[in-house]
Amino acid sequence: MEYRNKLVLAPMVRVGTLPFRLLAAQYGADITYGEEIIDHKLLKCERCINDVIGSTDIVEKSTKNVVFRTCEQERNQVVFQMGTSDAVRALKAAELVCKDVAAIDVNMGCPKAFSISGGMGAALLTKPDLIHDILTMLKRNLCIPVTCKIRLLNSTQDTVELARRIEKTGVSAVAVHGRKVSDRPRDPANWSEIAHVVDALSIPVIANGDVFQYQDFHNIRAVTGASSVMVARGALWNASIFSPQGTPFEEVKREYVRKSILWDHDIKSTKYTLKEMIMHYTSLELPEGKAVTKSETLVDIARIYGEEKYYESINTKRCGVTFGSLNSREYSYGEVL
Ligand SMILES: Cc1cc2nc3c(=O)[nH]c(=O)nc-3n(C[C@H](O)[C@H](O)[C@H](O)COP(=O)(O)O)c2cc1C
Repeated sequence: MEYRNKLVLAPMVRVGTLPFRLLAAQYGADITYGEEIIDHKLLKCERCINDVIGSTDIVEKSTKNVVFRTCEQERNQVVFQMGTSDAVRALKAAELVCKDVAAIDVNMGCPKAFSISGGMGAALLTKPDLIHDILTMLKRNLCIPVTCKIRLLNSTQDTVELARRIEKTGVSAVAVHGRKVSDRPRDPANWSEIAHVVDALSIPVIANGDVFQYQDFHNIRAVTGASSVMVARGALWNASIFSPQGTPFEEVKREYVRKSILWDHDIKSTKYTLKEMIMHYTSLELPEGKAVTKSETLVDIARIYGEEKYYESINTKRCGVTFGSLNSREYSYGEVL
């Protein structure tokens, strides 16, 4: 996979699932990261071909929950992001998905207590030897690109030194979120600090932080010198940020609903993503927000957005059942590979 001159959808927990990644790609994202999935979780999963939907699913054996869903259409642009704190475990987990994705990324930026206490995410930033072990293990044993996503350290020198060490492992690119671990999302991203990393490395650096409209792709490139740019919240609020002309938010939201129906997306994640979109533009206290909050199934979501006929047509084709009678959790999986 080529990492230069790319517009990149950032990894986002609960948001960066198949319908949202395809949505971003439709509007012009070149590379789409999945939400972070922890290696421990992957090790309890098996890979299944879902003939009903046409997807490849990574399914938790005990619960039958779909932990990661992908499809052929995104095969060359989807990046699987993993949370890990151990090289051997990371490799075992990556081996389960590497046939179905374009690259593997290791999350080294998550500041949440859950990640840090498990030695993952931003906890790795202070352990360069462990970073080296994890990345070289993945790099040597996988035949797809390996990357990582970091935050800024407390001094420019520390950030640059770490980035240089990461480059030596042979990774294909590094994404740099222009905030420190102690910064909050409302604190401004520091683009000029990212520029120091870009200057110090030969591999592509993907600049991340505070891209909220199409023009910002140009602005962040100009300040950082990075040719590739990653965007999280700007895409969550309107995934058409990747196209110069943009698309009205209402239309983007409807397209997301249709893709969620098409890919039989998990209702919890569908609701979460829709609520985040709605909250940014209006309020969850208005009728649409209240209806989404109350919804329990994709049928409810289809009704809110006037997509009953679409829902019916998709599911009639698949299962020969009529509107309202399909329980998506009753799908049985095809061949387990
Ligand atoms: C809802 C949400 C979920 C996120 N989940 C992840 C994640 O799974 N892995 C990760 O590395 N970063 C995650 N992040 C951080 C983003 O990838 C990104 O680095 C950060 O939001 C800064 O980019 P932005 O200013 O474009 O939002 C998440 C951010 C948001 C808003």
